Amino acid sequence: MSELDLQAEIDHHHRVREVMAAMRQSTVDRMEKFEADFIESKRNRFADDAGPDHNLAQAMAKRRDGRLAELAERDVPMFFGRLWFDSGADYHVGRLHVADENDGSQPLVVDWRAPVAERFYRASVHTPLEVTRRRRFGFRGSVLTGFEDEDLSLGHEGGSDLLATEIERPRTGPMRDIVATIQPEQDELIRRDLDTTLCVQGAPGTGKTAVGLHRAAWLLYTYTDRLERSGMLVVGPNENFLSYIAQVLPALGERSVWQVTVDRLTGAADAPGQDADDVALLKHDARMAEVCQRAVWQHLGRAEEPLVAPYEGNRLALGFDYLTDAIDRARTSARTWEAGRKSLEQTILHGLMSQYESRTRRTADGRWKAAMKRHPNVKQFLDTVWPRLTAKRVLRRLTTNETFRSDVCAGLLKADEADLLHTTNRASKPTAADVLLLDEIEAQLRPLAPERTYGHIVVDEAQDLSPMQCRAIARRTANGSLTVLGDLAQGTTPWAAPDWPTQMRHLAHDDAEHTELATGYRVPAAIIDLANQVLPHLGVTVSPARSIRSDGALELIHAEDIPTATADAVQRALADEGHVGVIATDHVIEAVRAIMPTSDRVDLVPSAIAKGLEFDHVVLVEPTDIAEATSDGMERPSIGLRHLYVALTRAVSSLTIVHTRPLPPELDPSAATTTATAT
Ligand SMILES: Nc1ncnc2c1ncn2[C@@H]1O[C@H](COP(=O)(O)OP(=O)(O)OP(=O)(O)O)[C@@H](O)[C@H]1O
Repeated sequence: MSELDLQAEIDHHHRVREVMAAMRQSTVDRMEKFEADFIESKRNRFADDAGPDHNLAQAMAKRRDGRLAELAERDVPMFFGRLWFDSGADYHVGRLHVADENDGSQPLVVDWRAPVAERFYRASVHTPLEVTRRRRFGFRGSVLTGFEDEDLSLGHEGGSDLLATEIERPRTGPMRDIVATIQPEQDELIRRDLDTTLCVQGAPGTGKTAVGLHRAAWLLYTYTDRLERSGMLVVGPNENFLSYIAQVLPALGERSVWQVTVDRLTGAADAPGQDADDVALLKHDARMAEVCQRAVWQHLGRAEEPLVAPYEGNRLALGFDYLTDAIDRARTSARTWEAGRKSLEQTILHGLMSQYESRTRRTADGRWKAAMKRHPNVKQFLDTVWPRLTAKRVLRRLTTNETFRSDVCAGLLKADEADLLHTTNRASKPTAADVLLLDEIEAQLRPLAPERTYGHIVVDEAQDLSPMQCRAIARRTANGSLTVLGDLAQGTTPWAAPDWPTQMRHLAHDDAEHTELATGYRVPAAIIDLANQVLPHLGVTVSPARSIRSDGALELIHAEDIPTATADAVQRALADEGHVGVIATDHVIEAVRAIMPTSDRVDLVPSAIAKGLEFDHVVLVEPTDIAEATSDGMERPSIGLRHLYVALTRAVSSLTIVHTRPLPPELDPSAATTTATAT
């Protein structure tokens, strides 16, 4: 790296900053001009002028605001890489496209999502993709301090120190983007086209969440028109996790994505009622989809007698066979209950109209049709055979009417299972699982409104979704695609997925491309080796993580006094940089809370919600309690062990295990191939 080259890059960075400032100013100018025009246009408008102006104004204002905010936050490096091609062309690659409006020759920086930037991530000595040289920049804050080059044409591909630095940097806050260091296997997933549904199994720390979020950003850039209309959604496991990842997409310039838990998406988060464990388990079961379907269609009646509709002195009548056939045809062709009713109504009106026209030699016009629709006999027939339904009414009947329930559940649920659905109190409050059942029933009744569906949904920690939750998400994709990310070994709900093909079937995308990530970027080898011992006991077949990190420390402390030993371990960890996560059962967390060192670098995290998070230093307290805590007799004794596996895989630098009880037998530190210190 010559001084001259470095200075040239520093100068380029300054120039980019100046151009960015000019872009910001011109955006402000445009905004002011636009606002003035808008106020003027409102002043000149007649009261009954149509509204689109206003909508357009709002949309433009929103876009512009987003853009401004985006620019305002760019006090970060303007680019992170540079590529030279065989052709002689070269490009700087950064988070945002930057071009000098007065010099149209070449952009100063290309967006990392632009097609040309793909080669920054993919080119190698073996497949140089016409790239002769790749440069990666190092920054301190937003000051360019150096770069490293790989001369691909000379067969020189260096392991990147900058990548190692990025991966090993202390974690001091929420999750950050990885645009500068996306790896080839990750990039291939990020840039799959919009119509591809991906299902990514990956061991802890292999970058699944990072891949999902960068894929969302790439899709929004590449398919702007389609996705602006249809929308993009990210579904995560809990609010804690969502606030941890919340800043990644905005930092990539994408503010329009709704990031939400499945419970908030469906409305289950606000359900006031509470189910017993076995009831909830049943209500989340895949068979409930058919129960809900039957519960709706069980309301279908039969024609008992001809339909007679006197009208203006004419006796219009449809016979039993005609009606029976009309009902059958509406039933087989309709996708929803309401569509079926509409189709039956049409057939009836059509039959009555033919009679009317042939008898009177008059044409049945719109007024005639409207009158017939309101005809009491027609209405009564429809309301008897195909009544109007609400989801609430259907669910109430299912839970309170024993005869109806046993008809609906016959051959699907055992009698004692069906009994679990029984509610004695008609006014009992809906539970989270009831809200899912209502969602399922609603979908049988009528199609979801388009504004409630999305062109693409990224689903993280998808192994934890129940079949009924999967179906609720699937409905919201309409004809869109999914990116499904997860780790079967980290499945901790009572309904966690047994395998991915089954889960993808519930998500209505068994055409998904399945792939597995195994290179771990978070957890050092010493720690992942220990966690991997638990893996064979988790009842799933997945590949263990291979850490690319050889650093890291593992310490075991056998102590009599858990709170004191924990506080000491935290105190020692605080001597280093970064955040400390104390992971334990709720009970233990409460026991240690009072004597924890006060620092905003310490988080107390119940093991049940540690999923997806990471800390520089993890102090894991009483692992046997975690392993036992959720073995709740729900025929999945491995759930507690899975919580333990999750807890063991949160550390970026060091893991300290504090225990007084013997360690779980599945965790044998002496067998771990560690460079760790065990005390
Ligand atoms: N290419 C990369 N460059 C730098 N850091 C990376 C890269 N890929 C992943 N990481 C980092 O590794 C850590 C783990 O990534 P992430 O949380 O996406 O993994 P995960 O597979 O979702 O893990 P888990 O299953 O435990 O939730 C994060 O800090 C992430 O930023």
